Amino acid sequence: MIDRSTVQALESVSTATLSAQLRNRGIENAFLEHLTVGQPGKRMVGEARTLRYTALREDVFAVRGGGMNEQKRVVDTIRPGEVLVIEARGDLGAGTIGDILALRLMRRGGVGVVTDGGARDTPALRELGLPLYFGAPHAAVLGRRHVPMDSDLPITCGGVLVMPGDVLCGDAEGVVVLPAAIAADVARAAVVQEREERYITEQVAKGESLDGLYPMGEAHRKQFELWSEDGADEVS
Ligand SMILES: O=C([O-])CC(=O)C(=O)O
Ligand SMILES: [Mg+2]
Repeated sequence: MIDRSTVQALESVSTATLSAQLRNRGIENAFLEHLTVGQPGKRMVGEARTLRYTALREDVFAVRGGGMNEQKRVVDTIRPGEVLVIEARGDLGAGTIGDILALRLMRRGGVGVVTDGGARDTPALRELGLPLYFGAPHAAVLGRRHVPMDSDLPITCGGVLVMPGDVLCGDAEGVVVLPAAIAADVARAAVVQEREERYITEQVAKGESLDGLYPMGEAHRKQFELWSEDGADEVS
């Protein structure tokens, strides 16, 4: 479980900052690609609960597709603080979740849905207010393209490896995946980076040159430290 202060810190920083912090630690492939942001006004921080859809094969779908299938089993057992992440191979030719399952997930304390496939019922889904990241709207049910195959395994979503329990962070730009083991450290460093960037932005707004400012040279570093001590960076 991620602690409350880490969640709060992660909610306060952007995915761009987190992406830079991961790059500092050698992780380049952490931002999920080609996703639409369903709730640009919402932040998302939660633990990955993974679900994998394979390509459709009618004989397998006949066995695994209907009734209380893997999709519904996972949604029905979501735990508080979890984000449902669906691998749909980037196939946009069918929905992979709709508003009723998303509502069930919310009632169980789930904090978001991420899928690199289609989403259906998107007008109603958006009304729920649940953080949602998806490939594209598609009205058809999943059985048009997928078999809901298995869950709680490493998956690929948006071209990124997502391990069960990874920390998923979403903002109006998209979603970044953090390994749980470094989430607290990344969160702390991201808060520091954003304080520096607030100082830099303030200087740029005043007309300062980028030279020696971004990245910060020694002179600006000293000025930044005074600025920090003054509490000029306090976020209201
Ligand atoms: O078909 C689905 O994936 C589920 C659906 O419509 C809903 O949850 O409302
Ligand atoms: Mg529906």
